[in-house]
Amino acid sequence: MTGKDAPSAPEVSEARARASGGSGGDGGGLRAEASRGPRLGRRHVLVGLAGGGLALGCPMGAGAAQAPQSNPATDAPDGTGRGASRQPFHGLHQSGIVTPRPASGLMVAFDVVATSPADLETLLRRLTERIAFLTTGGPVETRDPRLPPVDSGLLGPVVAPDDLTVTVSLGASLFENRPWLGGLAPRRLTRMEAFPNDALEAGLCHGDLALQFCANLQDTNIHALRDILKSMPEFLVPRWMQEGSVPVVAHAPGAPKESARNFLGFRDGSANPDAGDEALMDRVVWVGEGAGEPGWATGGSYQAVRIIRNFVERWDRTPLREQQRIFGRQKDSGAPLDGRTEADLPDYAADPEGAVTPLASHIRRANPRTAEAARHLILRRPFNYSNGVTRSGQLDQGLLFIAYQADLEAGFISVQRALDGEPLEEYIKPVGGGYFYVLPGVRDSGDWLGRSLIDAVKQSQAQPSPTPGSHTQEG
Ligand SMILES: C=CC1=C(C)c2cc3[nH]c(cc4nc(cc5[nH]c(cc1n2)c(C)c5CCC(=O)O)C(CCC(=O)O)=C4C)c(C)c3C=C
Ligand SMILES: [Fe+2]
Repeated sequence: MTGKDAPSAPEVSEARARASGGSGGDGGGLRAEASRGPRLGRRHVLVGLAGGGLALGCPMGAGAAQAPQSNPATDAPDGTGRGASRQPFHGLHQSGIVTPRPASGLMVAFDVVATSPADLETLLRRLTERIAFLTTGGPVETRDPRLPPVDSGLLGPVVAPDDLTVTVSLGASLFENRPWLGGLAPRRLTRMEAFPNDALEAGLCHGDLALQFCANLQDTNIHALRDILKSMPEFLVPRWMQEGSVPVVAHAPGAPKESARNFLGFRDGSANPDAGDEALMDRVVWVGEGAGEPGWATGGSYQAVRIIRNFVERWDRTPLREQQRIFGRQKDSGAPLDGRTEADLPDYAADPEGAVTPLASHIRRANPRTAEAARHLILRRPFNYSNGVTRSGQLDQGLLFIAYQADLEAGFISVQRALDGEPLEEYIKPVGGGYFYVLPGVRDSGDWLGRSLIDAVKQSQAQPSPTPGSHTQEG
């Protein structure tokens, strides 16, 4: 992982200077290319939205209950994604959340240099253009070799979409430091506070804006990041980033899909709510009208990001029985301790004292499967990371944990509180991350990311200024 402290004033002005036409800066050719762009067809490759539609988190019945056989958000990628396959860019919601999770992930948080609504609008419109092009693909413009090339060239002369998604979200600090955005912040968006087991590093936390890149190949994500940075250096200063990956697992036809393994060797994602179940996602993930949020935020989602280091050397010396009791699942199959297959649901009602599945196990604390627990469901979309070696000679590996929910407090924050003090803490250390609000989707080619927010800013500026103490909450 890489990060740094918040930008100093000279850094920010350097970012501005880069903007005003420094040698590498332009990207204008690429932007023009995107709008007139030779586009591949709008065929959208959507895989595996099958699923049992079983509501998770409800009180458990008798033993034979099963989770859905397939879950796009957490099934292991099967490696069939090709460079030419793409994910849709337009829709009510942004891609990259219920989208099938590909093998490579990259989370980058930025400080935003935007001092006026017009700056923010320009940034968001440019982001929209670039993401629309990058997720669609096409040839890059060539130009006079005395000039820097339009594109970094990492993907060659034709940019392949490679299932790329770029998901844009905003942090609380963006709203706090700009009076013209005051009153428009999503109601539950806060700065991430440390939990008891955390050892947060300042340079790996928070941010005004975050981008989650997902693609089949790592290079596709890096290419997209470099394109975006080159296209708007005056607005975006990277603050921290973390890459991650998911192991590709060949999928046998007809067999249930398997969840990918994390770096502790356990299948991760088995009990995730089914991302292919739209009604469930509307309840668990997406902010709907009437949720008490500003109107502009409808169609968005809260994103909780955590960089969680795993003490893998210690874990590898821990007996298998202990590992399984810590998670509450079997290591080989991913089945619950009272089950046979990964899709089986644990029957806690039949095990009130935790004789089979310890009450303190990770899965039982995270979701005790009571009626109340159904309120706290979250959609997890994690990636494994490996950052080399620490200064003290240990492997720096862990989980880039990313979760989506319609209500941050009822979702991630409540679940994390329930996990505080769990036995797994002996083996993990959260070191970074942040809370962000995912913007609503871009509906069509006339729309752009954050349009509803900027419209709300314009409306609030058109109103007579509020009397001291009063406070606008619309958007
Ligand atoms: C606050 C939310 C969670 C954090 C942080 C978290 C960290 C974390 N998890 C694993 C590994 C596994 N987690 C599993 C299940 C699971 N985890 C959470 C939440 C957080 N995990 C939930 C809600 C659940 C589902 C519980 C259920 O409904 O039964 C599992 C089991 C398989 C699965 O369902 O995914 C594993 C394994 C690690 C390694 C980790 C931090 C490093
Ligand atoms: Fe977990």
